[in-house]
Amino acid sequence: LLKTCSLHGISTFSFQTWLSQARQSKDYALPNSSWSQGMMDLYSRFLEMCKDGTWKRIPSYSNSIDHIPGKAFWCVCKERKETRLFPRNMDTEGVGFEYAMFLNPSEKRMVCLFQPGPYLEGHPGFAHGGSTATIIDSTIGGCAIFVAGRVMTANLSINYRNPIPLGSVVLVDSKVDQVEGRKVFLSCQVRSIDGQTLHAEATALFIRLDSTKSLQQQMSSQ
Ligand SMILES: CCCCCCCC/C=C\CCCCCCCC(=O)SCCNC(=O)CCNC(=O)[C@H](O)C(C)(C)COP(=O)(O)OP(=O)(O)OC[C@H]1O[C@@H](n2cnc3c(N)ncnc32)[C@H](O)[C@@H]1OP(=O)(O)O
Repeated sequence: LLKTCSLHGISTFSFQTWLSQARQSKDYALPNSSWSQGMMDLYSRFLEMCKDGTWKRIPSYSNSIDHIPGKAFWCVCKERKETRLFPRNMDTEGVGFEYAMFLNPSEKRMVCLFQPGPYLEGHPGFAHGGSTATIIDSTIGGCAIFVAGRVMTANLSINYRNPIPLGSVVLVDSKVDQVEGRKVFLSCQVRSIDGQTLHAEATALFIRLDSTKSLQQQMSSQ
């Protein structure tokens, strides 16, 4: 199982190895009792589409390091710190960000099923725009990481079209539009489950930080 390769002096693990390592941490992208019927139905729909390999469910951990393949080699700090990935910062289920991501590698597309909880309030009854930006950045970021490896957000531009009611379920749908050298251009739409309401749309530029292999390259070399 442990298949390593060396690229530019940096060891990277295979996708399978990363998955098995990551399995040791709690996966938050699994259904819990706070998920509404709408969230459960959408989750089941995507899980079904995972069966033929078109889509892949992306596990989610409270520590960002756990998302990185070969984390022991990538981590600049030797000790594991008591930090949390921002959207996984609350202990109580359902009050903050409830979400699950699915990746379509061939379409370079990442979708996120998002149910904003009551502690994400902005205007009464609606999700704060910053929480919408966070889930967009995380979804687009996950997509960019898959395609390009280590990246950082350089630009994120969001048009808010319709407020998102707290407790509702929306689909955050992102894709890579173009890669030019270190620059990864992506776009994203946030829609209601029935697709009728466009809540937000965004474009983003991510910059690749180094030349290590992307997860997509690792998966295709299996
Ligand atoms: C199957 C598995 C899938 C895996 C999925 C994993 C699980 C997914 C789950 C969960 C994922 C969670 C994901 C979280 C994501 C969160 C991301 C964030 O929030 S990041 C924090 C906010 N961002 C910052 O703090 C950056 C601050 N800025 C910087 O550090 C630098 O500016 C940086 C690195 C972005 C670029 O700096 P330089 O020095 O490396 O590069 P220079 O030379 O400045 O730029 C390179 C090129 O890009 C252009 N550029 C840079 N910034 C630009 C900008 N804002 N607009 C336009 N162009 C820009 C430049 O003009 C240059 O272009 P020319 O090569 O000359 O053509």
